[in-house]
Amino acid sequence: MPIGLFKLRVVPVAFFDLWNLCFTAVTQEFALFFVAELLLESVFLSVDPYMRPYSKRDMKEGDVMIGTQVARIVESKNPAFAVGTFVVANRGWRTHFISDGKDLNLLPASWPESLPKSLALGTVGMPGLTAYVGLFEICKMKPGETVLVNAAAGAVGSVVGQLAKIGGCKVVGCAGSDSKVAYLKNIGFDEAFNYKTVASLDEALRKASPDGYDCFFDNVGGEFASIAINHMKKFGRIAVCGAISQYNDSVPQKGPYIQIPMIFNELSMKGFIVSSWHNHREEGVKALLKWVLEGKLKYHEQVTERFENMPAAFIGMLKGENLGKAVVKV
Ligand SMILES: NC(=O)C1=CN([C@@H]2O[C@H](COP(=O)(O)OP(=O)(O)OC[C@H]3O[C@@H](n4cnc5c(N)ncnc54)[C@H](OP(=O)(O)O)[C@@H]3O)[C@@H](O)[C@H]2O)C=CC1
Ligand SMILES: CCCCC/C=C\CC(=O)/C=C/C=C/C=C/[C@@H](O)CCCC(=O)O
Repeated sequence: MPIGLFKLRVVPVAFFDLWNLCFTAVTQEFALFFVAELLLESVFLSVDPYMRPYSKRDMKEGDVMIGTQVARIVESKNPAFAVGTFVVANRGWRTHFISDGKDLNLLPASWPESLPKSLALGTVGMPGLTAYVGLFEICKMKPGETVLVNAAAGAVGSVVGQLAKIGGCKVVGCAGSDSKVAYLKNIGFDEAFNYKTVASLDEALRKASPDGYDCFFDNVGGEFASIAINHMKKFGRIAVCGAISQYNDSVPQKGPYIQIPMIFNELSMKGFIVSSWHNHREEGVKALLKWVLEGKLKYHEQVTERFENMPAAFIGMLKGENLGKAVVKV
C-alpha cells in the first residue's frame, strides 16, 4: 500500500469549522512533506511472558496486543533508512505499520547473513540483554561462584546459564521436562533437574550444590523461589527477573516470608526491568553477538509459522512448550 495512504493525520482543536478545515489541510500537507515516513512489514514477532501480566493490567478487549518484531522496510521516504533494512520495533502484533524511524533499532552493522534475524528478539535481543544485565549488573557474578537459574531452557534462562559458564562459574538449572534437562547439559550446565518430577525441590537444590548458591537468577518466583532462598550462601545475591508461576493468578499467592533467610545470610535481592538498563544495550548486544559468533553462546528457537498462530504460540510458551526463544515467522 503506498505511504500516502498512511498520511499522518493531525487534527487540531479549533473554534470555527472553517478554520479547523483549513488548518487540518495545512497540517496534513506539512506531514506529507516533512515527516519522513517508512512502511514496514513484520518478518518475525516475539511472544514473551511479560505480555500476560502487562496486558492483564493495562489493556482492554479490542486493543492491539503489545509486543516486538523484526521488521523489514518496504517503502521509505526517509533517507536514513534504505528499503530492505531490518530493524527491531515495538509495535505490537501487526503485520504492517508506519514509522518515522525514531522508534526503530537497527540490527548491528556486523550482523552476518548466516545468522537468523529472529535472534534480535532472543539471544541477541531483549531476553539476552536481560540475562546480561541480571548476571553482571544485578547479581554481580564473579568467577568461581555458583549460579542457580530456573526456567533455564527458555529464552532468558538458557543465556543466563551460558553467560555464567563464560564468566567462570558453576551453573545449576531447572526446567519442566527431561528433554529440556538434556538440552541444558548439552549447552554446558553443570547440573540440571526437572522441577516437575523431582521428589523434593529442597533435596534437588541441595544435591545439585551442597554448599549452596552465590547467585540466584529467578525467572519463576512463587514456591520455587521460596525454597531456593533457603539455599543461598552468606552474602548471596538474588536477581528478581520474572515470576511466571504467578502471572496467571487472579488471587495473589501467600508467603512463606523471606525476612529470616534474608537476615541470617545477609542476602541482597533486587528486581529489575531490562528496558530501564537501555544504556547497557549497545555494549550488551555487541558482547552477545560476539559470543554467538565465537560459538560460546548457543541458541535454540521455537519457531511457529504464520501470523494467525500468534495466540497459539503465546499460550504454548506460557505452558512450557518452547525450547529456547519462542518466535513467530509471519
Ligand atoms: N525483568 C525483565 O526485564 C524481564 C523478565 N523476564 C522474565 O523472565 C522469565 C523468562 O522469560 P523468557 O525467557 O522470555 O521465557 P521462556 O522462554 O523461559 O518461556 C517461559 C517458560 O517458563 C516456564 N514456566 C511456565 N510456567 C511455569 C511455572 N508455573 N513454574 C515454572 N516455570 C514455568 C516454562 O518452562 P518449563 O518447561 O521449564 O516450565 C516456559 O517455557 C519470565 O518470568 C519473564 O517475565 C523476561 C524478560 C525481561
Ligand atoms: C504488571 C506486573 C508486572 C510484573 C512483572 C512482569 C514481567 C517482567 C518482565 O518480563 C518484563 C519484561 C520487559 C520487557 C520489555 C521489553 C520492551 O522494552 C521492548 C524492548 C524491545 C527491544 O529493545 O528489543
